[in-house]
Amino acid sequence: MTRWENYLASAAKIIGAYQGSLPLHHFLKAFFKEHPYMGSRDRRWISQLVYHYYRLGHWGKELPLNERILAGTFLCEHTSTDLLKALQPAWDEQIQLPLEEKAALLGLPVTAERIFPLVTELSPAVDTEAFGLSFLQQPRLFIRVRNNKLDKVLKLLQQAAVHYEVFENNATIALPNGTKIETLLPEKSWYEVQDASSQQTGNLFRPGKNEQWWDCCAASGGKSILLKDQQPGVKLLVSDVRRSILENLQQRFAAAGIKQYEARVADLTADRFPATMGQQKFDGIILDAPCSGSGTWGRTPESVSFFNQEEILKYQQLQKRIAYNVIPFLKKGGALIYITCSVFRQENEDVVQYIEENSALRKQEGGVIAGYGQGADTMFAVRFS
Ligand SMILES: C[S@@+](CC[C@H](N)C(=O)[O-])C[C@H]1O[C@@H](n2cnc3c(N)ncnc32)[C@H](O)[C@@H]1O
Repeated sequence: MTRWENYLASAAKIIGAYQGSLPLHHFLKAFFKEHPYMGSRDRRWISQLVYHYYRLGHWGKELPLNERILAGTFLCEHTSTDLLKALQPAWDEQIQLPLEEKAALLGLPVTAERIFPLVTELSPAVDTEAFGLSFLQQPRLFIRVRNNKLDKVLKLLQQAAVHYEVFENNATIALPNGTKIETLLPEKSWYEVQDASSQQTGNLFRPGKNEQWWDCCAASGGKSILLKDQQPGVKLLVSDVRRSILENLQQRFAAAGIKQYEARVADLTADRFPATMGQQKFDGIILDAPCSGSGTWGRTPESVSFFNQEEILKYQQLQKRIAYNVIPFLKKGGALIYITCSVFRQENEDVVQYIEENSALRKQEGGVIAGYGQGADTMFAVRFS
């Protein structure tokens, strides 16, 4: 067997064994640990083959596995690769063709629906075709520059000859995926790693000085840091059902130089939860809800193959329950920011409708934040008052 045939065989073995129960990158790590003779170059080629395969979603299920794996590389790559040159030279010669012509060569149309069959579940504002086809491209890495350190950050990126794009807001920077950002930018307080669409949700926060805010599903605090950067004087309560993630938050806050806040473990669906809150009321509540994460699947493309559609409704029920339980803690005239990283209508517009039907809150602004055009996640964020 040639080196390239070995790579293809290893990719096929991984795909055959992977059942989706843990993230693909963990599975690959474990696989390579069991095969220590594979060097870093081998690991890179094999991982790339596997990822390209999962980027196809449900496309090409009728093809033999090896052909589908190679088709993944053909459709996702735009410049010649040594592997394709060795195993499918006719395709490699056509690697720069537009997608429709590549599809014609493969004899199978490449459409959003073939990649992502759940198109009928999408929020109406999501451009089905653009979203579905975006899976063929690896998303970019984004950072948010803090503390007016843009010049310093750009200088270091230029020194390292990293290709970057600065967005109009002079805070969001797009970088190639895989950029070793922690090594390039050793001063942690200068930036946060945060997807461009996630950064954009902050446009809805607009906290007033000394207001009381609650980030009720805070996880490791991405939205909270965004909020504090807008208004350092905000009195902040962060909570999450997972104690371990709040420990991460505490470390992240310390690195970001944020000291003034209160952290609490809270299950917002528990019957006893309201009593634990006492008389507290907030000017703003950020509800960044647990969700399918479907707007981020470009980063975990294996999810398209393994997601069970019935999960959408389960997430919706959880989102409704959490919203119902936290809304009473909003002051009159306060703002509720409902956020998901989902593209599904049931988790987005349907929950907005539920909130309006079950409270005095009304949607003021917001909706889908489409990231697929710029190599970012797609999110949904609405401000209610
Ligand atoms: C989408 S994540 C939040 C991301 C975070 N806001 C950020 O910007 O990094 C949703 C969070 O909701 C939490 N969660 C899930 N069920 C919950 C519940 N019943 N009560 C409280 N938090 C819950 C999860 O642990 C998870 O950390």
